[in-house]
Amino acid sequence: MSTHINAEMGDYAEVVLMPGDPLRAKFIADNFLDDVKQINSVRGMLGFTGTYKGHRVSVQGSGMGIPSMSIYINELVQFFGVKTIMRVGSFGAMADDIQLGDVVLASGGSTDSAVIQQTFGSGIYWSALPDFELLHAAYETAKSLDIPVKVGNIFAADRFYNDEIDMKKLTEYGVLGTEMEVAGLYLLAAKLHFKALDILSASDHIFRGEALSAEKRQTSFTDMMVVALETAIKE
Ligand SMILES: O=P(O)(O)O[C@H]1O[C@H](CO)[C@@H](O)[C@H]1O
Ligand SMILES: O=c1cc[nH]c(=O)[nH]1
Repeated sequence: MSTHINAEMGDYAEVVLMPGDPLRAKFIADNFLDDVKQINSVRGMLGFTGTYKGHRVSVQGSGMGIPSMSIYINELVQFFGVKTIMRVGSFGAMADDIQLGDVVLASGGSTDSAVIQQTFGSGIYWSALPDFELLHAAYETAKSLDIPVKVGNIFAADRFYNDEIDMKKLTEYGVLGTEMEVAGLYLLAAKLHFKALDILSASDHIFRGEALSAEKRQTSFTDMMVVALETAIKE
């Protein structure tokens, strides 16, 4: 039991898939896991544990943005013994060659969030990176399943709605797209010593103005879910 999670030690598997949307967590549990138990409901931030192909796996919603996600990650790692977290999120594509639904593995996280400066002080531009073995395993897993993935830098924006950030320039510098958590996830992984990877599906294209519905964001990203689950059972 912790402030935001009403579970007991042992309720979570060592590997957790973490979507921002708690209803995406429910979708994964309902459609991919066997012997499912709901283990968190505080604030509607649903968490589940079940088995995938005989291996214990948990799914826990994080809410949106680094501040909300950080609460769940701190509690999962410090109070429930979680060792690996794979975020399974949506993102706004920026690169031209990304189509809606495409899967991306974030090999780096850029951000306008203050968390990096708050941690290291001004003048230090710490690089937010995933666990390499997890990234490699997810990449090889996707390849073996014939699921195309792109790998690259993702920008975690503190604000979903902003018109100050030069997204064109970030794209010119190789950033593939934007969401709201990746740099915080990798920072916490380094601080708390767990393995992390951000796996994403394109829910919209910010320059082409294309967008999926809220319902599709909960239920249509099955390629990403399969890559994460198949990677999870190799942990
Ligand atoms: O779909 P999720 O995983 O929530 O991820 C993206 O969607 C939310 C914004 O709509 C932010 O959390 C962003 O990172
Ligand atoms: O954070 C997000 C998620 C999807 N699309 C965006 O533009 N931003």
